[in-house]
Amino acid sequence: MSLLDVRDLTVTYAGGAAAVRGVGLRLEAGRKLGIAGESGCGKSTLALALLRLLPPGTRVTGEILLDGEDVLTMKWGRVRAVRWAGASIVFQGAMHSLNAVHRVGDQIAEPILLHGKATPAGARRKTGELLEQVGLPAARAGAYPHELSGGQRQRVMIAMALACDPRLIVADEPTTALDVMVQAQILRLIEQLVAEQDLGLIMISHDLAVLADTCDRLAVMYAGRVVEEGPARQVYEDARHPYAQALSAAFPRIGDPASRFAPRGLAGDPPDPAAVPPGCAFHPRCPVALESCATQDQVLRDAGAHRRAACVRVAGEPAPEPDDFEEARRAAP
Ligand SMILES: Nc1ncnc2c1ncn2[C@@H]1O[C@H](COP(=O)(O)OP(=O)(O)OP(=O)(O)O)[C@@H](O)[C@H]1O
Repeated sequence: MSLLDVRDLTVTYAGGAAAVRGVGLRLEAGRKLGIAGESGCGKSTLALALLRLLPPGTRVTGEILLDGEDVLTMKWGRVRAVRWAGASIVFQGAMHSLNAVHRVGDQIAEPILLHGKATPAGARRKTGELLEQVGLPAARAGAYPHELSGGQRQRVMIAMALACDPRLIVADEPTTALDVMVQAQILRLIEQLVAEQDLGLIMISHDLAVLADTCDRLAVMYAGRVVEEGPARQVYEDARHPYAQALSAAFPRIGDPASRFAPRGLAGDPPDPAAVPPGCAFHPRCPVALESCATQDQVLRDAGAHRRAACVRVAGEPAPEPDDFEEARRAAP
């Protein structure tokens, strides 16, 4: 059984159109899945749906199986128990996520106490341990958010996410607001914690290069759908879907200094969920679209080598579910 198994997930905001449309994803413990796409493609909506954090009135259909239990059909009491202890989320911009008037130690201890995981003295001890685990002195528990640097605040957010020993961490643009050096430190910290604690990680970013460097697998979203999914490095270096190719070309290649000077952008913007073009949603921006792309919707197809892509140029069989890449990996001699 997978740690996380998302099936045919569709999210429609109240009075709006579907921001996530029929997404299927799978994640095993100890593995890292990156979700990429331009602004507005539905990445954050997907992340919020995983923890039932969407605003009231939002319609969500499909299944989100966390350790086999469907988050979407849980009673609220169970949802509250699962948040922090089953899965927790790290948002971008820690300054806005932390409460400015409370010491960071108290904020880390709060979910521990709320979940009855320790006595106040035990929670204080655990808070110190968590701070040290994320590379901060335990004494920083007494600091207020404004007394910490951006990188230190993001470390506090990670400590908070780990407070109740979750099995899954969802990190939504965890390093976007940080400078490059601090970003690299935070990414290495996340990688180290995932490996040490056998966590599952979903990392969301518009930056394909960062995800390719950090994650095992990569899903590229466009207009609320996954348009390509597969082993991270292969998707980044040799994408099959024209959108994933364009997104990848927009970032400098790791280890290829020449590409730093020739990143290629993608003209236009992703569609508003209320005005998704018919056929393949990407066709108006696609440099290799065929006439049929304007009318024929594309489903994810098996693109070989444990990859799926939703493009008319990919000839494989329809593959709505991610393939058992992990099983294949485990079975390999
Ligand atoms: N609370 C909301 N009510 C209505 N529409 C929303 C709401 N939140 C997001 N949307 C819409 O849903 C779509 C997907 O937004 P979402 O934030 O999930 O995308 P994203 O890929 O995470 O973008 P970003 O990187 O900018 O956060 C957008 O068109 C957005 O305007």
